[in-house]
Amino acid sequence: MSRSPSLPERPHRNIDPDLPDDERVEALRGHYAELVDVNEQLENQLDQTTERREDLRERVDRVERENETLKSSSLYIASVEDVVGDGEVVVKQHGNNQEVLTEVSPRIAERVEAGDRVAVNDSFAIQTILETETDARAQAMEITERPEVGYEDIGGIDEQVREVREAVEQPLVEPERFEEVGIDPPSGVLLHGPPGTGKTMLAKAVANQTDATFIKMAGSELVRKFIGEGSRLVRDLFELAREREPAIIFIDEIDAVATTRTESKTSGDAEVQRTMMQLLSEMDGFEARGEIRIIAATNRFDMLDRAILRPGRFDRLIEVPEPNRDGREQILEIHTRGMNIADGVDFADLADETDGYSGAEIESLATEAGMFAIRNERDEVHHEDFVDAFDKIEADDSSDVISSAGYFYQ
Ligand SMILES: Nc1ncnc2c1ncn2[C@@H]1O[C@H](COP(=O)(O)OP(=O)(O)OP(=O)(O)O)[C@@H](O)[C@H]1O
Repeated sequence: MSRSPSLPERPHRNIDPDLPDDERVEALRGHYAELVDVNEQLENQLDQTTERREDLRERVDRVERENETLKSSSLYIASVEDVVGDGEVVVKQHGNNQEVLTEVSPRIAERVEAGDRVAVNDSFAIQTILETETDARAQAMEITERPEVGYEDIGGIDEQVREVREAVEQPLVEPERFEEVGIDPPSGVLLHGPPGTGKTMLAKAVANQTDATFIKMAGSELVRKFIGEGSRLVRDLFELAREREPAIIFIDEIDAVATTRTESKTSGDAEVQRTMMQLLSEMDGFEARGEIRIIAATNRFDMLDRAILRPGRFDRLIEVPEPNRDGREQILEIHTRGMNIADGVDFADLADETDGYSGAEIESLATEAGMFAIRNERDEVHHEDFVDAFDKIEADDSSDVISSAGYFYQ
């Protein structure tokens, strides 16, 4: 980087006050001329600096634009097969195994080694070197040895709890009963319903009940940024479950990988298809009576590709609806179990008022009521705190149309 030009020396001249007038005037003129000269130099320097600042600003803009493009466009995952030299490498794209000889930008050329996982753009230029695979796997999956949720923590969906226990818990705990009768238990269970109704809780509660490892992966993670990564993650997911048997695989937002096929043939769609095919083939090759159960969840049931609902795949559908009045009362009781609730709190009345609320929304109502009690410097939560909490939630909701319960669910 070039340095800023150094400042011109400040003219400095002592003028003897005893000099005759005409000599003093001459000396002062000379000094003035020097000052004008320095002023000119300073003005030049100011111009140069302004120009340089403009240059730098343009560079910053350019880098920011590049950065944005990098962030917004999908990149493909590839492995570096060979570093040929002269800034050239051979990469093999994941997914289709296409091998390409490509250039590496000087910015990262020195760091690229054979075996690296890299992200390449449409023209196969390496954009970045990726972290090791285990990190990507750890980022995409949530693993809990034994989740802390129990069936007693779930309110208002007793029938769904019963069905899940029958379809997921029983085959794990009493596989011999299925053998005796001579049937295979359901392959996969699909929970569908509006957001925040307890689908994830249900899956966790079964894992807790059966002492199984709970492995959660969000469908959106499978189709995120790096093309070629989704099917590999699906393979990893099942491999991990095999290592940790007994295990419950929970795929949230399954719609992200299993939406109805569209006509468009973009690389992104093809990638989602590949990921879904991988998921189906893992499920097809699965031992139905084994120690691994698969649960998926969606709140976009209408969009699902029916291929995933065929026998041997997600063949047990369980709808988890919004809680009814009694359900809401039960959920209120569950979420206030640990709270210091005053005698006058009328849960039945609150259940009447909260028509259309999901379990998650009832949980926030209880928390918000607790906040009102604290604000009023009480350690007991009164009925009026719940009413204030309800008014606040309603007011917040009316200013936020998208957040209205079940907006995406048809
Ligand atoms: N039926 C319920 N009983 C008790 N609490 C509930 C119930 N449903 C939801 N909750 C509360 O809401 C939170 C979120 O619920 P959960 O994650 O299970 O919903 P979900 O149906 O999986 O939602 P999403 O579709 O948005 O993933 C839970 O941690 C719990 O506190």
